[in-house]
Amino acid sequence: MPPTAALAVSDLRMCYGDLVAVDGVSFEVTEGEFFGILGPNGAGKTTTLEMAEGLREPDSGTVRLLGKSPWPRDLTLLPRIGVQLQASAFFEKLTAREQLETFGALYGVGAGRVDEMLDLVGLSDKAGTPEAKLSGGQRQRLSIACALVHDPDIVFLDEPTAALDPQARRNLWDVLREIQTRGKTIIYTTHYLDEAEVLCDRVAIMDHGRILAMDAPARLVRDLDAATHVILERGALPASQAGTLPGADHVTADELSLTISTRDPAPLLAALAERGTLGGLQVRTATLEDVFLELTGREYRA
Ligand SMILES: Nc1ncnc2c1ncn2[C@@H]1O[C@H](COP(=O)(O)OP(=O)(O)OP(=O)(O)O)[C@@H](O)[C@H]1O
Repeated sequence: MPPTAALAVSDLRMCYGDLVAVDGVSFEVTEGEFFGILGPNGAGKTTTLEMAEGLREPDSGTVRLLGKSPWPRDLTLLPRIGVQLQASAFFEKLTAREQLETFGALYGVGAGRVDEMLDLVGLSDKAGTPEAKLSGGQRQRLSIACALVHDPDIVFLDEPTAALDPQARRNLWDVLREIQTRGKTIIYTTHYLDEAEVLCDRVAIMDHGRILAMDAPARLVRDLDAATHVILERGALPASQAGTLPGADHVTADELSLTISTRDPAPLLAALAERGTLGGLQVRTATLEDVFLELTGREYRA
């Protein structure tokens, strides 16, 4: 049986006055998939997500969410979808537990579920802390717990890791992975390409309201067919010798390092190992940022 589409959007368009924010976007997300919508600020990610969730009516195009149209609002869909918005609206003065209990009560969810959610997002020890006293990362995790409290099938997260320090971002990655392990479909936006590369099954790269490429991150990078850079400490090998090694295409040097570009790293690395020059060696392969550069002709700036 073919996999079921949790979400299918077709030729979505949305303008704000003269500005075309979303310009003919189509994609499908399969049940259980972790799907990322990536792109720089203003690419149209949030607007796309809001139309997919049923929070915004498209100018044109269609959305099928769990087989139904989310606009006009379909009350039967609400228990099955969880939405975390960019700016979370919490109830003033309530503790983390009370926030969750309040959201849970809207869906008739019991206290046991609240404890489970606090545990899932690593906030059990902050249950009694007022929301105003949580750190940015903790607040983000609480808003994800609120989006999940009623056990939806699909979760929409709009830039859940924005404005977090690197450690808090990584903690949140573990939460997102755990959510996927529990069988949820995750559809999220981010402007961190490195993050999407490690988290997502598939990504859509957006720029100026359009999807430029869509696939598994590893496949997008592989199809780029870009050179691998092998970086050695300066002095490990004369540059003239490095250029004659098997697989070496091009050599550049600066004060600190010697970089050998190659499309065939295995023989190059074997030759370096034979010479005993592997100490301090780094290998840099292409990333989604290189894919973006190839697609747009400009460096990626979130
Ligand atoms: N309510 C609005 N009124 C007018 N213009 C808007 C509105 N919302 C978004 N825009 C514009 O539409 C374009 C797409 O915005 P959108 O928020 O969808 O992009 P984004 O990729 O999510 O960006 P970000 O990463 O900054 O959230 C931007 O140029 C933005 O300035």
